[in-house]
Amino acid sequence: MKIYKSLDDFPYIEKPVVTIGSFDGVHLGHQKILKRINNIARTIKGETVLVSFWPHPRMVLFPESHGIKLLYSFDEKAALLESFGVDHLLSIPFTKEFSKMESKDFIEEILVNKIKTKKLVIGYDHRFGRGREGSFAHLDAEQDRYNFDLEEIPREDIDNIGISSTKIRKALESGDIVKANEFLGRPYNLRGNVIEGDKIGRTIGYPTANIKLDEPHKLVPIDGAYIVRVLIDDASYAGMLNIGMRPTVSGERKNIEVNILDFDQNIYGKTINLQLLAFLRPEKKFEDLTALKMQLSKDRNQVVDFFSTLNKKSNDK
Ligand SMILES: Cc1cc2nc3c(=O)[nH]c(=O)nc-3n(C[C@H](O)[C@H](O)[C@H](O)COP(=O)(O)O)c2cc1C
Ligand SMILES: Nc1ncnc2c1ncn2[C@@H]1O[C@H](COP(=O)(O)OP(=O)(O)O)[C@@H](O)[C@H]1O
Repeated sequence: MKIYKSLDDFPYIEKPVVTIGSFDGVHLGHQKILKRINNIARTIKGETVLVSFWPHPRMVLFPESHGIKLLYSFDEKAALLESFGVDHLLSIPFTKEFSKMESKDFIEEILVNKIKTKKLVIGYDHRFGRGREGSFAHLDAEQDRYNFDLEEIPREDIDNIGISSTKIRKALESGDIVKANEFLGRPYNLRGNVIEGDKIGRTIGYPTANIKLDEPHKLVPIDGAYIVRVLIDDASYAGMLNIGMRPTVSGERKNIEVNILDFDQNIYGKTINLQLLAFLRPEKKFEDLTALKMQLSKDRNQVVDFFSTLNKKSNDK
């Protein structure tokens, strides 16, 4: 997949099959659209183009509301889009100025003159241009003038599967990891660098790698303990993650930390990826470190049980 971070860089493509949108999540609903553009491109021997915006429009338009929480960083999203067959990702720098562009100018200047769109596929509810004024109806009306084919993904196709990035965000914010993962079609993940913490973990037999997230706007799920798969370089481990204020030991700032099972290496400075698989329990304040340690041993047993069931299931297949 080729990535263009400016309109000027976008090359001439003979038969561009285009869709537009933020695609944060690259969830099962998005995947339907991506499959459709892939099919069309295969049929007409064209190439798929996704027109997207960065930063996320809501981050630029409503910065005072602390912006939006993203499901994926730009790089994560790009990697996912590539895996779903997008050939060209045009990521238009989204500014306040750009947001004022009228929808007819967007169609004419970008879709028609710049990209030379042959086929455009969009969801029935997609909106674009100043104040979200542009819609399928606008595009439909312009179709003859500009000579591109338009295809709408109908309401039923989108509503029936009942998936949206907003629903995924809400599921994560309420600890419903299973539902979020089902909608995404893969486990939700947190990626970042291992930084130094307070070095208490190792004194109670549970060292925890503290993570600084790659994407500062990343949505962090509700506080609590989680079962995770930890990916370090090319290896994968079982782990237990804690998100929260650690009321037992300090309680000053939110931490993301993971104890990796059957692991004993120094990984400070490494980038690691955590795939969230299940919610274990809410965070609690314990009497003392001994009580916390007892709870961690119970949590660990649950992680072990979870992975042995998972392995059994995959062996039975
Ligand atoms: C799976 C897991 C669950 C945790 N749950 C809690 C909790 O409920 N309450 C709490 O105060 N701390 C909890 N902790 C964090 C510990 O309080 C402690 O901060 C940590 O293990 C050591 O931090 P350090 O890396 O800064 O040394 C948990 C840690 C892990 C790995
Ligand atoms: N099983 C393990 N799980 C997590 N980190 C481990 C493990 N074994 C060794 N480590 C290393 O120990 C560090 C965590 O130890 P800890 O005492 O909690 O210190 P800190 O407070 O700096 O995170 C990790 O960053 C990692 O480099």
